[in-house]
Amino acid sequence: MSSKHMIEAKNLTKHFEGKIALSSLSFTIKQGELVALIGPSGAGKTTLLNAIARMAPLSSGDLHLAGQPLSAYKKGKLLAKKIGVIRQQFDLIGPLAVIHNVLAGKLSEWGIGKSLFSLLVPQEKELAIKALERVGLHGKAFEITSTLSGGEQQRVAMARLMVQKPEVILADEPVASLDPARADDILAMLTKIVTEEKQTLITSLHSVEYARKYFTRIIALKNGEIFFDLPTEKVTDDLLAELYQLKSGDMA
Ligand SMILES: Nc1ncnc2c1ncn2[C@@H]1O[C@H](COP(=O)(O)OP(=O)(O)OP(=O)(O)O)[C@@H](O)[C@H]1O
Repeated sequence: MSSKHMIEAKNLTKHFEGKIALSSLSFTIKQGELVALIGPSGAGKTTLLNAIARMAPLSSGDLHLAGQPLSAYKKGKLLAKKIGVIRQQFDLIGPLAVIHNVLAGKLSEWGIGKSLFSLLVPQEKELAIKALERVGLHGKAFEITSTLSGGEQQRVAMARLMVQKPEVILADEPVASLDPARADDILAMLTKIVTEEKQTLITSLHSVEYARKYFTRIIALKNGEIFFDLPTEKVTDDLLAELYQLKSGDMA
Protein backbone atom coordinates (compact mmCIF):
# COMPACT_ATOMS: atom_id res chain seq x y z
CA MET A 1 0.00 0.00 0.00
CA SER A 2 1.32 3.48 -0.75
CA SER A 3 1.16 6.37 1.69
CA LYS A 4 -0.77 8.54 -0.80
CA HIS A 5 -4.02 9.74 0.69
CA MET A 6 -6.79 9.02 -1.81
CA ILE A 7 -9.71 10.16 0.29
CA GLU A 8 -9.67 12.60 3.17
CA ALA A 9 -13.04 13.17 4.79
CA LYS A 10 -13.57 15.78 7.47
CA ASN A 11 -16.82 16.23 9.39
CA LEU A 12 -19.05 14.89 6.64
CA THR A 13 -22.64 15.63 7.49
CA LYS A 14 -25.84 15.00 5.58
CA HIS A 15 -29.38 15.84 6.60
CA PHE A 16 -32.56 14.74 4.87
CA GLU A 17 -35.45 16.95 5.88
CA GLY A 18 -34.25 17.32 9.42
CA LYS A 19 -33.11 13.69 9.70
CA ILE A 20 -29.36 13.10 10.11
CA ALA A 21 -28.02 10.47 7.67
CA LEU A 22 -24.32 11.24 8.25
CA SER A 23 -23.12 12.90 11.41
CA SER A 24 -19.70 14.55 11.23
CA LEU A 25 -17.71 11.59 9.82
CA SER A 26 -13.94 11.94 9.53
CA PHE A 27 -11.50 9.40 8.08
CA THR A 28 -8.62 9.02 5.64
CA ILE A 29 -8.20 6.25 3.08
CA LYS A 30 -4.84 5.56 1.47
CA GLN A 31 -4.14 4.31 -2.03
CA GLY A 32 -4.44 0.54 -2.22
CA GLU A 33 -6.70 0.06 0.78
CA LEU A 34 -9.60 -2.38 0.51
CA VAL A 35 -12.29 -0.92 2.75
CA ALA A 36 -15.58 -2.60 3.60
CA LEU A 37 -18.36 -0.34 4.82
CA ILE A 38 -20.74 -2.23 7.06
CA GLY A 39 -23.57 -1.43 9.43
CA PRO A 40 -27.29 -1.93 9.92
CA SER A 41 -29.84 -0.84 7.36
CA GLY A 42 -30.18 2.94 7.33
CA ALA A 43 -26.74 3.47 8.90
CA GLY A 44 -25.66 5.80 6.08
CA LYS A 45 -23.52 3.54 3.84
CA THR A 46 -25.17 4.47 0.53
CA THR A 47 -25.35 8.13 1.49
CA LEU A 48 -21.60 8.13 2.16
CA LEU A 49 -20.75 6.36 -1.10
CA ASN A 50 -23.00 8.73 -3.05
CA ALA A 51 -21.28 11.72 -1.47
CA ILE A 52 -17.82 10.41 -2.43
CA ALA A 53 -19.06 9.69 -5.97
CA ARG A 54 -20.43 13.24 -6.14
CA MET A 55 -23.87 11.88 -6.86
CA ALA A 56 -25.46 13.66 -3.93
CA PRO A 57 -24.26 16.83 -2.20
CA LEU A 58 -23.33 16.89 1.48
CA SER A 59 -24.98 19.30 3.92
CA SER A 60 -21.51 20.19 5.24
CA GLY A 61 -17.97 18.86 5.56
CA ASP A 62 -14.82 18.56 3.48
CA LEU A 63 -13.97 15.82 1.04
CA HIS A 64 -10.59 15.64 -0.68
CA LEU A 65 -9.76 13.21 -3.44
CA ALA A 66 -6.06 12.61 -4.21
CA GLY A 67 -5.19 15.85 -2.44
CA GLN A 68 -7.72 18.09 -4.20
CA PRO A 69 -11.17 19.16 -3.03
CA LEU A 70 -13.70 16.85 -4.67
CA SER A 71 -15.44 19.87 -6.19
CA ALA A 72 -12.23 20.68 -8.14
CA TYR A 73 -12.84 17.68 -10.42
CA LYS A 74 -15.11 18.60 -13.25
CA LYS A 75 -17.76 15.94 -13.77
CA GLY A 76 -16.96 13.84 -16.84
CA LYS A 77 -13.50 12.81 -17.94
CA LEU A 78 -11.52 14.04 -14.93
CA LEU A 79 -13.86 12.55 -12.37
CA ALA A 80 -14.21 9.28 -14.35
CA LYS A 81 -10.42 8.82 -14.22
CA LYS A 82 -10.56 9.16 -10.46
CA ILE A 83 -13.77 7.42 -9.42
CA GLY A 84 -15.67 4.44 -10.81
CA VAL A 85 -18.89 3.08 -9.40
CA ILE A 86 -20.27 -0.44 -9.39
CA ARG A 87 -23.76 -1.24 -8.13
CA GLN A 88 -25.99 -4.09 -7.21
CA GLN A 89 -28.14 -3.58 -10.31
CA PHE A 90 -25.05 -3.38 -12.57
CA ASP A 91 -26.33 -0.37 -14.64
CA LEU A 92 -25.88 -2.20 -17.92
CA ILE A 93 -27.92 -1.68 -21.08
CA GLY A 94 -29.58 -5.07 -21.55
CA PRO A 95 -30.35 -5.05 -25.29
CA LEU A 96 -26.78 -4.09 -26.26
CA ALA A 97 -23.96 -6.56 -26.96
CA VAL A 98 -21.60 -7.11 -24.04
CA ILE A 99 -18.75 -5.31 -25.82
CA HIS A 100 -20.70 -2.05 -25.98
CA ASN A 101 -21.41 -2.16 -22.25
CA VAL A 102 -17.71 -2.75 -21.58
CA LEU A 103 -16.70 0.11 -23.87
CA ALA A 104 -19.14 2.39 -22.04
CA GLY A 105 -16.24 2.63 -19.56
CA LYS A 106 -14.67 4.95 -22.15
CA LEU A 107 -17.73 7.18 -22.66
CA SER A 108 -16.56 10.18 -20.71
CA GLU A 109 -13.06 9.95 -22.21
CA TRP A 110 -14.27 9.60 -25.80
CA GLY A 111 -17.08 12.14 -25.87
CA ILE A 112 -20.33 11.72 -27.73
CA GLY A 113 -19.01 11.43 -31.34
CA LYS A 114 -16.60 8.57 -30.85
CA SER A 115 -18.99 6.86 -28.43
CA LEU A 116 -21.81 6.86 -30.99
CA PHE A 117 -19.48 5.68 -33.76
CA SER A 118 -18.31 2.88 -31.47
CA LEU A 119 -21.88 1.54 -31.38
CA LEU A 120 -21.53 0.86 -35.14
CA VAL A 121 -17.89 -0.16 -35.19
CA PRO A 122 -16.58 -0.98 -31.71
CA GLN A 123 -13.51 1.15 -31.01
CA GLU A 124 -10.55 -0.18 -29.05
CA LYS A 125 -12.09 -3.63 -29.31
CA GLU A 126 -8.93 -5.34 -28.09
CA LEU A 127 -9.05 -3.45 -24.82
CA ALA A 128 -12.61 -4.64 -24.17
CA ILE A 129 -11.82 -8.21 -25.18
CA LYS A 130 -8.80 -8.33 -22.85
CA ALA A 131 -10.91 -6.99 -19.97
CA LEU A 132 -13.56 -9.63 -20.67
CA GLU A 133 -10.92 -12.37 -20.68
CA ARG A 134 -9.65 -11.14 -17.33
CA VAL A 135 -13.07 -11.46 -15.74
CA GLY A 136 -13.58 -14.93 -17.24
CA LEU A 137 -15.97 -13.94 -20.05
CA HIS A 138 -13.87 -15.07 -22.99
CA GLY A 139 -16.02 -15.44 -26.10
CA LYS A 140 -19.01 -13.48 -24.76
CA ALA A 141 -18.22 -10.09 -26.32
CA PHE A 142 -20.97 -10.21 -28.92
CA GLU A 143 -23.70 -11.81 -26.84
CA ILE A 144 -26.69 -9.71 -25.84
CA THR A 145 -26.07 -8.54 -22.29
CA SER A 146 -29.57 -9.30 -20.95
CA THR A 147 -29.16 -13.00 -21.86
CA LEU A 148 -26.25 -13.37 -19.39
CA SER A 149 -26.74 -14.58 -15.82
CA GLY A 150 -26.61 -12.14 -12.90
CA GLY A 151 -23.06 -13.19 -12.00
CA GLU A 152 -21.92 -12.80 -15.62
CA GLN A 153 -23.53 -9.36 -15.83
CA GLN A 154 -21.67 -8.28 -12.71
CA ARG A 155 -18.47 -9.45 -14.45
CA VAL A 156 -19.38 -7.29 -17.46
CA ALA A 157 -19.72 -4.34 -15.07
CA MET A 158 -16.26 -5.18 -13.72
CA ALA A 159 -14.79 -5.34 -17.23
CA ARG A 160 -16.32 -1.90 -17.88
CA LEU A 161 -14.56 -0.58 -14.78
CA MET A 162 -11.27 -2.08 -15.98
CA VAL A 163 -11.63 -0.18 -19.25
CA GLN A 164 -12.49 3.02 -17.35
CA LYS A 165 -9.49 2.47 -15.01
CA PRO A 166 -10.42 4.83 -12.18
CA GLU A 167 -8.09 5.24 -9.19
CA VAL A 168 -10.88 4.69 -6.68
CA ILE A 169 -13.69 2.16 -7.02
CA LEU A 170 -16.89 2.59 -5.03
CA ALA A 171 -19.15 -0.45 -4.88
CA ASP A 172 -22.59 -0.24 -3.29
CA GLU A 173 -23.74 -3.73 -2.30
CA PRO A 174 -22.17 -5.23 -5.43
CA VAL A 175 -23.18 -8.82 -4.63
CA ALA A 176 -26.51 -8.39 -2.87
CA SER A 177 -28.50 -9.89 -5.74
CA LEU A 178 -26.22 -12.91 -6.27
CA ASP A 179 -26.27 -16.34 -4.66
CA PRO A 180 -23.46 -17.00 -2.16
CA ALA A 181 -21.18 -18.93 -4.54
CA ARG A 182 -21.42 -16.23 -7.25
CA ALA A 183 -21.05 -13.47 -4.66
CA ASP A 184 -17.85 -15.05 -3.38
CA ASP A 185 -16.46 -15.39 -6.92
CA ILE A 186 -17.24 -11.76 -7.76
CA LEU A 187 -15.67 -10.37 -4.58
CA ALA A 188 -12.59 -12.56 -5.02
CA MET A 189 -12.18 -11.28 -8.56
CA LEU A 190 -12.93 -7.64 -7.73
CA THR A 191 -10.43 -7.50 -4.86
CA LYS A 192 -7.77 -9.34 -6.92
CA ILE A 193 -8.07 -6.94 -9.86
CA VAL A 194 -8.13 -3.87 -7.63
CA THR A 195 -4.98 -5.08 -5.86
CA GLU A 196 -3.18 -5.81 -9.15
CA GLU A 197 -4.11 -2.39 -10.51
CA LYS A 198 -3.13 -0.64 -7.24
CA GLN A 199 -6.58 0.88 -7.07
CA THR A 200 -8.46 1.78 -3.90
CA LEU A 201 -11.75 0.05 -3.13
CA ILE A 202 -14.61 1.06 -0.85
CA THR A 203 -17.49 -1.39 -0.80
CA SER A 204 -20.68 -1.40 1.24
CA LEU A 205 -21.65 -4.91 2.28
CA HIS A 206 -24.35 -6.57 4.30
CA SER A 207 -22.22 -9.67 4.76
CA VAL A 208 -19.71 -9.39 7.57
CA GLU A 209 -18.25 -12.71 6.44
CA TYR A 210 -17.24 -11.26 3.04
CA ALA A 211 -15.98 -8.08 4.67
CA ARG A 212 -13.64 -10.16 6.83
CA LYS A 213 -12.56 -12.46 4.03
CA TYR A 214 -11.67 -9.96 1.33
CA PHE A 215 -11.07 -6.53 2.90
CA THR A 216 -8.13 -5.11 4.84
CA ARG A 217 -10.08 -2.50 6.78
CA ILE A 218 -13.63 -2.31 8.03
CA ILE A 219 -15.48 0.92 8.70
CA ALA A 220 -18.71 0.31 10.60
CA LEU A 221 -21.46 2.93 10.53
CA LYS A 222 -24.33 3.10 12.95
CA ASN A 223 -26.96 5.87 13.03
CA GLY A 224 -24.82 7.96 10.68
CA GLU A 225 -21.73 7.81 12.87
CA ILE A 226 -18.52 5.79 12.74
CA PHE A 227 -19.03 2.98 15.23
CA PHE A 228 -15.58 1.55 14.58
CA ASP A 229 -12.85 1.90 11.97
CA LEU A 230 -10.33 -0.91 12.29
CA PRO A 231 -7.96 -3.19 10.42
CA THR A 232 -9.97 -6.35 9.69
CA GLU A 233 -7.99 -8.53 12.09
CA LYS A 234 -8.93 -6.25 14.99
CA VAL A 235 -12.69 -6.58 14.44
CA THR A 236 -14.06 -8.86 17.14
CA ASP A 237 -17.32 -10.80 17.28
CA ASP A 238 -18.34 -8.70 20.29
CA LEU A 239 -17.98 -5.46 18.35
CA LEU A 240 -20.04 -6.89 15.51
CA ALA A 241 -22.77 -8.08 17.87
CA GLU A 242 -22.93 -4.59 19.34
CA LEU A 243 -23.03 -3.01 15.90
CA TYR A 244 -26.03 -5.01 14.74
CA GLN A 245 -27.80 -5.11 18.09
CA LEU A 246 -31.46 -4.18 17.82
CA LYS A 247 -32.72 -1.45 20.09
CA SER A 248 -35.45 -2.73 22.42
CA GLY A 249 -38.03 -0.56 20.60
CA ASP A 250 -37.12 -2.18 17.25
CA MET A 251 -38.52 -5.51 18.38
CA ALA A 252 -42.02 -4.15 19.01
N1 LIG B 1 -33.46 10.53 -0.47
C1 LIG B 1 -33.68 10.42 0.85
N2 LIG B 1 -34.64 11.14 1.46
C2 LIG B 1 -34.84 11.04 2.80
N3 LIG B 1 -34.13 10.25 3.61
C3 LIG B 1 -33.17 9.49 3.05
C4 LIG B 1 -32.88 9.54 1.65
N4 LIG B 1 -31.84 8.68 1.39
C5 LIG B 1 -31.52 8.14 2.57
N5 LIG B 1 -32.30 8.62 3.56
C6 LIG B 1 -32.19 8.26 5.00
O1 LIG B 1 -30.85 8.41 5.41
C7 LIG B 1 -30.46 7.35 6.27
C8 LIG B 1 -29.27 6.60 5.68
O2 LIG B 1 -29.68 5.89 4.51
P1 LIG B 1 -28.69 5.03 3.63
O3 LIG B 1 -29.46 4.57 2.43
O4 LIG B 1 -27.45 5.79 3.39
O5 LIG B 1 -28.38 3.80 4.60
P2 LIG B 1 -27.66 2.43 4.27
O6 LIG B 1 -26.71 2.18 5.39
O7 LIG B 1 -27.10 2.44 2.90
O8 LIG B 1 -28.89 1.42 4.36
P3 LIG B 1 -29.10 0.01 3.59
O9 LIG B 1 -28.12 -0.94 4.19
O10 LIG B 1 -30.52 -0.34 3.96
O11 LIG B 1 -28.92 0.26 2.13
C9 LIG B 1 -31.69 6.47 6.43
O12 LIG B 1 -32.33 6.84 7.61
C10 LIG B 1 -32.54 6.80 5.23
O13 LIG B 1 -33.90 6.62 5.52
